[in-house]
Amino acid sequence: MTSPKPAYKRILLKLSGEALMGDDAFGINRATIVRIVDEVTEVINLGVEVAIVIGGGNIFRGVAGGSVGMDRATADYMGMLATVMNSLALADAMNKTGLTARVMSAIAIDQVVEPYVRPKALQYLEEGKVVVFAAGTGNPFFTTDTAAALRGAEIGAEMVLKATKVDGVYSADPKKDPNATRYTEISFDDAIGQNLGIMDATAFALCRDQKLPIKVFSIFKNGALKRVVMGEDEGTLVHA
Ligand SMILES: Nc1ncnc2c1ncn2[C@@H]1O[C@H](COP(=O)(O)OP(=O)(O)OP(=O)(O)O)[C@@H](O)[C@H]1O
Ligand SMILES: O=c1ccn([C@@H]2O[C@H](COP(=O)(O)O)[C@@H](O)[C@H]2O)c(=O)[nH]1
Repeated sequence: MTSPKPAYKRILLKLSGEALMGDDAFGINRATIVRIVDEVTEVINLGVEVAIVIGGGNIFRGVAGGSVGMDRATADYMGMLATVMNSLALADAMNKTGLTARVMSAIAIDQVVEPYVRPKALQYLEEGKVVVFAAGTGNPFFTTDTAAALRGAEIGAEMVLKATKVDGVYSADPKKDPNATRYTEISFDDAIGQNLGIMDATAFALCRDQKLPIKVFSIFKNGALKRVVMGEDEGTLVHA
């Protein structure tokens, strides 16, 4: 009997920066990052090519800096640098478990990480390496969700997998509204029209225009990443 095959050959995994905190108040929780790496290893072992964008909310968020009087663009560059730190930590944890990970930055910091060069990223993926895209889009006023949509489209990923703190897209923020109900699927237009805060509208619009579906699921649920990759019922599908 042949074993079931993954539903996707190449994915873009967006990891919530805040989820990296685990139960800590900020920063990177070691046990959490090790668990995430184990889950990624499972799907790599299925032959899936994995690129990752990681957020920076556990370290710095530009809007927060802007709201306390910092110049917004400067605060956003700090946020992008926070994602570089998370990317380095993630790649380090991956390399320690036997995976080969490469970090590529949208902002030039050549002594620290190599710059993002699309053909090189494609080459790494074809070689079975995990590519971690750091520094978001490289531009202020954007988010790492938009970076995930952008890089996902650029590398020809078949789906953006948003691994976050909630188990899908709800009718309202489930952390604020106990009556919010979860969708099993929703169209990009409805998600944008209802102003659902799970992702920003720029990310939704880019994925819609590029016909790149998104799956939103919980990073805290054991085995959820593999179930999504196997095409099983998990989280919420956002589609055209
Ligand atoms: N309609 C909604 N459905 C589900 N979650 C929602 C909704 N509206 C707001 N949220 C909130 O969106 C949050 C998304 O969290 P997530 O940490 O992935 O965001 P992020 O800004 O991409 O994170 P980070 O900056 O840490 O990477 C959830 O924690 C959830 O509480
Ligand atoms: O393309 C981008 C990506 C991110 N930023 C800034 O970084 C922080 C952290 O990213 P999250 O997506 O919120 O995790 C974000 O708040 C922005 O300040 C950016 O400017 N451009």
